[in-house]
Amino acid sequence: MSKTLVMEGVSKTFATGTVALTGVELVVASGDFVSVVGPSGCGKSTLLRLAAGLERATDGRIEVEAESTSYVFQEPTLLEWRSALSNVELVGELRGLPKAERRQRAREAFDLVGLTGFEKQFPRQLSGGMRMRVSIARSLVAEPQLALFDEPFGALDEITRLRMQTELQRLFQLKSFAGLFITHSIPEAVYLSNRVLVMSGRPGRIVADFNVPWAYPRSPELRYEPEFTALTGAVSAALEGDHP
Ligand SMILES: Nc1ncnc2c1ncn2[C@@H]1O[C@H](COP(=O)(O)OP(=O)(O)OP(=O)(O)O)[C@@H](O)[C@H]1O
Repeated sequence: MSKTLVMEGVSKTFATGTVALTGVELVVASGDFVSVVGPSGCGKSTLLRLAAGLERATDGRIEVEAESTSYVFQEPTLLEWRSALSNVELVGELRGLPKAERRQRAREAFDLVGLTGFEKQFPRQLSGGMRMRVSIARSLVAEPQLALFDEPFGALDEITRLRMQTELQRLFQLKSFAGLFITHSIPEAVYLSNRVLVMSGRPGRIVADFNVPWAYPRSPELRYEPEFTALTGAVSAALEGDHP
């Protein structure tokens, strides 16, 4: 299977002297959906920003083999003065696609995330979950081979969050992008991913790598199965084991 992202011995020290990451080894293959969990401040966002090229590593090698990459932030980061559909269309606009083509692509992505009928609404008229759907639609328009997610569901209420998880793994299956997903929620990581990586406290490095065996699509009820709970327990123990 081809790789979309490789990190070898990656370290990051900020100008302030903060050592955020040290010796990070990571491979995301195509077909992988990899989640990263770790204590607050361990360097998860830094890891993602390095993968996106938004920061430079101090040491080590980062190879992005994916031809296209998308980034979903914790906040939906929508333009308030543009309608929901026109926010999604922005990507095509920036790439200089002809109007008809960018509108069609935006509409497809928009429909895919279940927003049909809300094209003309402005971001402030949408719920938190819907705003995040717009943000995800905007990332899918680029047809990414590698999709980076920085805790996109962290600010949502629990019910919306569970729904968005089910939606995202449906999209992952449908669009077959590789995913690197940061989260604080162990059940969310296990439910979405085929691999869950556990990071140590700062300076962050990867201390455990769990395979998640269930095929996609996964039913929401999977979360209540004893095998699921056993796996979330094992991830939790690895996380706590590193932080007595
Ligand atoms: N631009 C920066 N300059 C200096 N220090 C930074 C910078 N960005 C992050 N840091 C520091 O690096 C460490 C890792 O930050 P990062 O945001 O990657 O952690 P995180 O695991 O994503 O945290 P959280 O789970 O709380 O979101 C923190 O101590 C943070 O203060």
